[in-house]
Amino acid sequence: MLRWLTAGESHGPALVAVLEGMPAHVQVTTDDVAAALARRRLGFGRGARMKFEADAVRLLGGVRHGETQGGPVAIEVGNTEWPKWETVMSADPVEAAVLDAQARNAKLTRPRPGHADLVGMQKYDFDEARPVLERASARETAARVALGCVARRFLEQAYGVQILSHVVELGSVKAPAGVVPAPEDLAAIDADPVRCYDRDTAAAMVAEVESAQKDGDTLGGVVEVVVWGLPPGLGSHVHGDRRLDARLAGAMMGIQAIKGVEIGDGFELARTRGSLAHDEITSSGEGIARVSGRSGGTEGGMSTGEVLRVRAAMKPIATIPRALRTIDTSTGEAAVAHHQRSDVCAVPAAGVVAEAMAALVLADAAIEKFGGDSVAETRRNWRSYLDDVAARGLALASR
Ligand SMILES: Cc1cc2nc3c(=O)[nH]c(=O)nc-3n(C[C@H](O)[C@H](O)[C@H](O)COP(=O)(O)O)c2cc1C
Ligand SMILES: C=C(O[C@@H]1CC(C(=O)O)=C[C@@H](OP(=O)(O)O)[C@H]1O)C(=O)O
Repeated sequence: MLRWLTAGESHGPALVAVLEGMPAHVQVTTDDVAAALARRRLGFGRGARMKFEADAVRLLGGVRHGETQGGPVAIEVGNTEWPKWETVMSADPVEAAVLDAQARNAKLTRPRPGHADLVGMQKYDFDEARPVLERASARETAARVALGCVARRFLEQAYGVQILSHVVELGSVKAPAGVVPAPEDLAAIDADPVRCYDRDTAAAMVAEVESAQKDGDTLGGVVEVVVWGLPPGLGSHVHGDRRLDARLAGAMMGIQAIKGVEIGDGFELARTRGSLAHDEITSSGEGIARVSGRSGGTEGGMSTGEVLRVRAAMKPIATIPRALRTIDTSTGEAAVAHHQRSDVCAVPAAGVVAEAMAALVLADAAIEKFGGDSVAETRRNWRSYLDDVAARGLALASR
């Protein structure tokens, strides 16, 4: 079983992440994690903070000489913004006079519609939104991407599984349907300002972001995670909470601002007759194959061994320059929501976060099925399972 946890505030000294259950001998370095975090910072439409803040990575535990040791992996991602926030975010009590001058005056009492501000104040007994937004902020996704990097390295090295994501919708602009990028396309996708695979659509998406920015507005969109090289049989049909599709959906919905998840052609299938909705099965000398990929690589809550596709819909950023109506909770009077700076659009970054969450869920499901305390042991178990499936005449042509 793989377990993970993150801690830390958006403007605190650092985020900390722990991953427990990773087999020994996964090759991973500080540079690998830093490179994964750099991908999350990409994307046209992100705000000022992305330009001046760097992610300061330290592997604090579980990795020695570039390899996991089998124990919990602990990663620190330092917030280089911290010096500016030392008083406001101090863990220790701060003298009232200092606070008066610096923080009390800046109480956030005009909660933003669409952010966690108001409900968090109600639930956690705060009279302002600062303590709520600090943890609701998607700064936390840096910690998840750091952990996802380890999970991804494990999937690659143990089983040759490869993961990518691309932006398929941004605001009202949609990429052509049915185009599924291959692993070797990832570099080109990362090089694109909106991480869209289709060149013409990408240009329209950039224009959409520029137009929203000009209007003092924000945008959401849809990302698709694509996974190559999975075996049939991760997850299970026997109980709802063991279903791979349910676990992937939960992980995607756990990302800030994600409001919808689709596996394969999900919602479109609901509008299609059964005779056209499913992936017919054929057999040749090479093995078994499905003639289409509408299911998105799961049937009965298990991976089919075909390409896995998961889509996540992100709502528009809630901190809007042309701020929405709210109330001032200190007076009860009508007001406009607070706004200092924010992303116009973070959909490309959400794709990188979605990859990380998919990597964690898939690594967990693979370790559950194949076990093994080292990369070599889990790989042997994977191969012997696939050999057995083949011996029973049920091998996929693609393996
Ligand atoms: C990568 C990423 C960046 C984000 N950047 C911002 C931002 O700059 N401003 C903002 O208001 N919300 C931003 N969000 C969304 C908020 O974190 C999110 O809307 C908030 O936590 C409320 O939670 P909910 O949307 O799940 O209801 C971002 C989300 C992600 C995934
Ligand atoms: C810092 C990151 O994202 C932040 C997520 C976020 C939010 O409300 O979710 C709000 C912004 O932070 P601030 O309010 O300090 O400008 C983003 O910059 C990051 O992704 O590293």
